[in-house]
Amino acid sequence: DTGSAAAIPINEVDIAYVTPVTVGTPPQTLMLDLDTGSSDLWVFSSLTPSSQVRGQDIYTPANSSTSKLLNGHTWSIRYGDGSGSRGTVYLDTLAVGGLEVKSQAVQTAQEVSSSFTQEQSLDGLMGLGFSTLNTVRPSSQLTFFDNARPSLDEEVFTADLKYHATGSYDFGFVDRAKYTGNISYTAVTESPGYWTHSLSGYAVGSGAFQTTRLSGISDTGTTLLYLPTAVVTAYYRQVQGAQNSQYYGGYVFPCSSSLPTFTFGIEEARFTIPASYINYTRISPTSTTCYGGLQSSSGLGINIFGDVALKAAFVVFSGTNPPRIGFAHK
Ligand SMILES: O=C(NC1CCCCC1)N[C@H]1[C@H](O)[C@@H](N2CCCCC2)[C@@H]2OC[C@H]1O2
Repeated sequence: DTGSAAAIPINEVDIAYVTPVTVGTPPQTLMLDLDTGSSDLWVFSSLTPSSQVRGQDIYTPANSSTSKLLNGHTWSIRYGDGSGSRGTVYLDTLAVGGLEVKSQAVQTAQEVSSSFTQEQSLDGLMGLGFSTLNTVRPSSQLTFFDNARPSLDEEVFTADLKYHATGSYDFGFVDRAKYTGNISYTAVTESPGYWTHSLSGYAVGSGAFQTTRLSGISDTGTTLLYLPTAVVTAYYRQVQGAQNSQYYGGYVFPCSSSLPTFTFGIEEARFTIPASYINYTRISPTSTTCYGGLQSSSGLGINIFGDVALKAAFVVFSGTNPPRIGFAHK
């Protein structure tokens, strides 16, 4: 079996992408952020206090003839940006792009942090990390991908995220029409539940490629690209007026500055991120100061290959044994 669904940017700077997901019987459609950096599937629900719901669609288990309370189970998650949510759990039928799982753990939010309340076009998250990261207790639950695995034609899902445009997520097959050339695969370690792999190096603009192993996680749920300070300072050295602002919490520069491209390596392959992806956003609607799509990972303890990098490629998340990740041009 296979599935294919849209990945729709939720605002004009691609802060996140949402995908239509149906839950329950009759189907209730929610727009979820498919997040390879976490492994909980949680939704705004009829159990979420109305003061914390602002325009989101909600899942109402009472209106689903196939919903079952997972008695005595709770969950609580905190993300790297400080946002979080917690609640209870139901099992229900869930489908993405025609691919159905009969008994998916759907984590119903009883509390969400303000950054979720403020994102009215995001109705929850579908974690696509390894199920070891799932926070449901006393027994942890499987991701949609892990539940769907037995019925998939191929044990893969792919991400084709796009700059200021709608892309797609496919499950169970690698669509030859979505990429050119060959897919460059590299090893993944499941530690501690992320899609962790290495880059083979990087280049700033037309500069020489620096061969150096950079370990990190490919995370569709993170907006920007976070790399070591040495790499990031080398990049912004090429940007007129760039500075690492304590006030804005990262590298900013005059919006009129011309930015170099950024190239990363996957084994022998090279992927170039256009300068436009790294000229991420104005720090406020009328400002002439812009915030960079490439930032330092020094405070994080891990490098994060977020959407700014992933949207420069067609990415294959392969759940084979051992797992691997593949990047292709598009
Ligand atoms: O916290 C991270 N990443 C960290 C960013 C800072 C550096 C460390 C990693 N990702 C989250 C993201 O921010 C959330 N957000 C919701 C509102 C729309 C934008 C997305 C969404 O919920 C969980 C996940 O996706």
